This record gives sequence, C-alpha cells and structure tokens, in this order.
Amino acid sequence: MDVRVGILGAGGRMGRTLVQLVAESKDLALGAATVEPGSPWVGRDAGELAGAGQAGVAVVDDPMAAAQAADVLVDFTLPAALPGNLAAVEATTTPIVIGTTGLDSDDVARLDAVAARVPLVQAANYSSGVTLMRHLARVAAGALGDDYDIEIVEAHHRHKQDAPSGTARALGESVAAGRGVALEDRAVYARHGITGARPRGEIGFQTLRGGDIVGEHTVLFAGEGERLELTHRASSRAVFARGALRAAHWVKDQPPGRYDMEDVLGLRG
Ligand SMILES: NC(=O)C1=CN([C@@H]2O[C@H](COP(=O)(O)OP(=O)(O)OC[C@H]3O[C@@H](n4cnc5c(N)ncnc54)[C@H](O)[C@@H]3O)[C@@H](O)[C@H]2O)C=CC1
Ligand SMILES: O=C(O)C1=N[C@H](C(=O)O)C[C@H](O)C1
Repeated sequence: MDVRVGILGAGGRMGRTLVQLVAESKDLALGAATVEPGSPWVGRDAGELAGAGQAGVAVVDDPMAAAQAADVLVDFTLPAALPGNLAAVEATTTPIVIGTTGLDSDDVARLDAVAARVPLVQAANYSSGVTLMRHLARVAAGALGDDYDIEIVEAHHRHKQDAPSGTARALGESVAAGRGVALEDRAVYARHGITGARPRGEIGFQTLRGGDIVGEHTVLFAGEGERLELTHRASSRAVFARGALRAAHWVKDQPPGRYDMEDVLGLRG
C-alpha cells in the first residue's frame, strides 16, 4: 500500500516540487497538502496547485487535518509556521520531515521537545552531496587546524528569506565540531570598514543573493601557500525534494527521536 505523504507549504517552490514528485512516485500517494491561512487555494485541488494534474486531494490550511490524513508529513514552510505544524504532529504522533530553515534557538528547543513523542528528521539540506560535504568539512577542519582560515560562502536566489542559509550554518557547525570549538564563539557574519587583520580561529560567513540561483555552498580552508575548497552546487530543487521523500520513507518506521540526513543515509558513526 502506498505511503500517504502530507506536504506542508504545498504552494511554495519546494512544496510544488514535492507534490510533483509524489504524483510521479510508484510507492507514495498524496495524503494532504497545506497552504498558508487565507490562501485562495484552500479547497482547490493540490495537484492543480503544483501543476501536476488532478491529485484528488483538496488543499487545506490546517496542519492538524493534514496530520490526520497522512502517514508522514514533509514541512517546507517558513519559521512562523513551525509551532503550529509541530503542535499537530505532537497531538497525532505523525512522523515528520522538516526542511524549513532560519530556525532560532526556541524553534530548536521545540523540535527537541516534540521528538520525545514523534519520529522527526530535521536537516537544512536534504541532498546527499551536502550531507557528505558536512562530514568531509568536519574531517578537514580537524586535520588542518587553526593554521587554515575557514570561510563559508553561500549563494541563493533573490527570494530567499534567511541568511546565512541553513546549510551554511550547518556547515559552520560541522567545521566547529571538527575543531572542537563552539560555533557561536567563532562565527563572524559581516565585515565592513577597518576590520584589522583576521583573528586566528574565526569562522567567516559570506552571503550572496541574486536571480534564480538554486543553492551553492563552498567551505574554504585558506593556509599559507595553498587553499582547499569544498563546493556543492545544486542545479535543481528536485535534489532536495527527492532527499526529503527518502527521509519520509525512512522516518515512518523509526521510533520517536530527533534524526538528521546522516541517519537517513546511514553515515552516522
Ligand atoms: N532543507 C532543504 O533541503 C531545503 C530547505 N529549504 C527551505 O525550505 C523553506 C521553503 O523554501 P521555498 O519553498 O523556497 O520557499 P517559498 O517561500 O517558496 O515557500 C514557502 C511556502 O510556505 C507557505 N506558508 C507559510 N506559512 C504557512 C503555513 N502556516 N501553512 C502552510 N504554508 C505556509 C508560504 O505561503 C509559501 O508558499 C525555506 O525555509 C528554505 O530555506 C529550501 C530548499 C531545500
Ligand atoms: O531557500 C532555499 O532555496 C534553500 N534553502 C536551504 C538552506 O537555507 O540551506 C537549502 C538550499 O540551499 C536551498
């Protein structure tokens, strides 16, 4: 029997891509689709919203209704929608995959609390390439040490709401872990004017925004006489959507807990 997937944020760039991929899938079926409250799409067909033909599922604006109609939820909305989405899965214990970025410390505390009752995957980037890149960046940071200056450079489309990207922040966590330091003690998010020489140990972030760039990330290790760069370039949102649907398949069979894409791909350990 097909796994019924509920897409939260079905009207967005990622949401529409997810609805299209579910429509093409052999073992997934669309169980539910939500849009923001007040959207003119409420009550209309979710497949039509995504340009994927008729899905036979009416769009709703209530995450609780979606959680009741699905075996697993996939959330690509905006941070303001997270508390309502988490309240719904806490009440129903429906497993959930969360892709929304720009989360703050209160949101992270909410994820941890809900994961005590609900199987939950959260990742800033569902591509296999970035999941592996995080691992490589952690190893490189540990091996190269403080003699190499780390800068994380990311580029995204002009519509993106959060900066730096969730992936850049996650890569920052990876290199900080590799060095055995706390990211919040080393991160520098902007430079302007007479900054002085670069202090040893900084982890710098550079953000570019423009056009239709899907998502690009580089971790730069700059030493004396050489530099190493790890780069990932996404050319299609389908790579994130396929990863999120793989996570959805995986998490529906897991016990309650907080997981990330390394768990889904079996890279842990
Ligand atoms: N983890 C990953 O692999 C990836 C994460 N993202 C993140 O996913 C999020 C969405 O990205 P996009 O689709 O590009 O943005 P978008 O702005 O196109 O889509 C977000 C959608 O959520 C809707 N929304 C807002 N509040 C809602 C609510 N209460 N209920 C239902 N829908 C609601 C908005 O109306 C909008 O249609 C962003 O935070 C982005 O950074 C994006 C791509 C990959
Ligand atoms: O908003 C986006 O588009 C993306 N957001 C994610 C992030 O913030 O890292 C992942 C991807 O790069 C696309």
